[in-house]
Amino acid sequence: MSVQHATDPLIALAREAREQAYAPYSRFLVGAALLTRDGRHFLGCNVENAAYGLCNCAERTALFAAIAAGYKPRDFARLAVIGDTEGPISPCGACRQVMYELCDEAMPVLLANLHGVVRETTVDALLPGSFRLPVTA
Ligand SMILES: O=c1ccn([C@H]2C[C@H](O)[C@@H](CO)O2)c(=O)[nH]1
Ligand SMILES: [Zn+2]
Repeated sequence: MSVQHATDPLIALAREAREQAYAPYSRFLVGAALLTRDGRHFLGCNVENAAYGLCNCAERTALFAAIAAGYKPRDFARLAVIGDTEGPISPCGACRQVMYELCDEAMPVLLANLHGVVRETTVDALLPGSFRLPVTA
């Protein structure tokens, strides 16, 4: 864990995205910012639902927005996620699996909180030994 990336512009974008979170049930607001290899940004926030199982995390919102815009798996350079946690935020298992599907396993992931704590990790480290079918898309 380190604080060296606390000023990373991607974290600032994730913090802005967090302000759009729709989280009336948990009141836990999360933001994510995804940088594509060709330099574009996609933002995501969590979007909750009265049917709790339909809640979508910020990480998946950002990744799905990029895919919907035409980006393909492994077109992404890095992802930042931020929430109001004591330590760095920790993505849920669903998001770890989706990151593994859509991102290069060595892609850096910055996990931040609102107080300047940042942990830099990778997709593979977040879900070691994970499952992926041999798709070429
Ligand atoms: O990394 C995380 C962790 C949680 N959440 C959301 C899901 C739910 O809306 C709320 C509480 O879990 O926070 C995210 O978006 N990303
Ligand atoms: Zn999640």
